Amino acid sequence: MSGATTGDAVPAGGAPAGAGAAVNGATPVEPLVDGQSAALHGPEVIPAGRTVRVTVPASSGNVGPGYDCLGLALGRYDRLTVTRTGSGLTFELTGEGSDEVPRTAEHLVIRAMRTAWRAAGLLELPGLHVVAENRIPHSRGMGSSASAIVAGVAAANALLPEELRLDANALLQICSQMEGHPDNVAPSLLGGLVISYAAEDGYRSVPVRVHGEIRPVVAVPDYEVPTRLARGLIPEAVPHRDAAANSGRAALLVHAATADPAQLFAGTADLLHQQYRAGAMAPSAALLARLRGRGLPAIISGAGPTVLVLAEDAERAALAAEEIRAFGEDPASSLDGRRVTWAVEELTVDAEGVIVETVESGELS
Ligand SMILES: Nc1ncnc2c1ncn2[C@@H]1O[C@H](COP(=O)(O)OP(=O)(O)OP(=O)(O)O)[C@@H](O)[C@H]1O
Ligand SMILES: N[C@@H](CCO)C(=O)O
Repeated sequence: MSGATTGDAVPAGGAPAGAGAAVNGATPVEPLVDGQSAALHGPEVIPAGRTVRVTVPASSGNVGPGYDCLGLALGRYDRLTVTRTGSGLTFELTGEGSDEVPRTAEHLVIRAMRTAWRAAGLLELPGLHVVAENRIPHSRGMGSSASAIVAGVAAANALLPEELRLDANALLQICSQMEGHPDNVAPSLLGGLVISYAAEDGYRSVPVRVHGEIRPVVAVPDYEVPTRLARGLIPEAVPHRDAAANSGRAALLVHAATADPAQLFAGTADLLHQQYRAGAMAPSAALLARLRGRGLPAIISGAGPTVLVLAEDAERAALAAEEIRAFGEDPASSLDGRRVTWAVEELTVDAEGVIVETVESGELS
């Protein structure tokens, strides 16, 4: 992550950031800085031909008991290359979701770029050519929207002249407000396992180092659950005893993930979200129950429906993959009368977060 001066956050569409402004129906905390502080600039501050490339990791929000506050960066990446052109918006989109997303200023990456530029005082969108190579599946619980927001905000910032760039804290606030919660954007920005919380004046995120033996295994089903829908299933209030028990598990999880993987099974138990969303992702809930029944530290990744096993080591990762493949043959692996298939993959934990490079002309490939 790079940056210099602080700016303010304004969401896509131009309204002040705040309650209800997030992409997936979440209610973000109020903006960190007011909307009047940045001096205004024209699009000419970004020279035509300037190109930046951004590589951004996927993320798993919640990580079990850390609803809206814990997130893990995963070694699967979207790559975005943006060139400032004379005028207009052009797109070359490949990979996940490329046929479904709009090729207009409504594209989430452009909305994120616009939001960052507004915060830096640049109100008019310059001409842009956008090349997006997407490997993070959409609406599966692997943080695709957060990665798109981080990619757009990071690209926009890197295109700015150095003296106008936003600092790391401003980037975190803008991305969290757009997404509505910080648990996905923070690991995509910072890498690793990230603990986030809402302070009175904005979000704070603290990355911690994940134990080297831990092997994340994802089971990505061939059906989607939009995060907005899944968030609508969370009750306004939960029993105090559930909140207390969940606090213990969340605290244990941080210890387990950083120092003592043997505690991962106990540390990944959740009482705040998975049970309420199970009806919207029955095959994933059944797989989760099967894996946990075998003593494997399985969770619903983000808002689902991907299932993630935080395997304690390589041997347990192989066992998890075997169990997931076997479940694919089980009658419980079905939805609306059809068999659900699962893409099983062992991933690394990404430790870097978003990487931004300036591309010299002639280097474009
Ligand atoms: N790379 C991208 N480019 C453009 N739009 C994207 C991109 N990635 C995601 N989106 C938008 O975000 C939507 C998916 O967001 P959603 O919050 O439902 O799921 P998710 O972020 O994949 O999962 P989760 O939040 O549970 O981890 C897509 O339908 C699309 O509109
Ligand atoms: N904390 C988020 C993660 C998915 O965006 C949720 O569970 O809704």
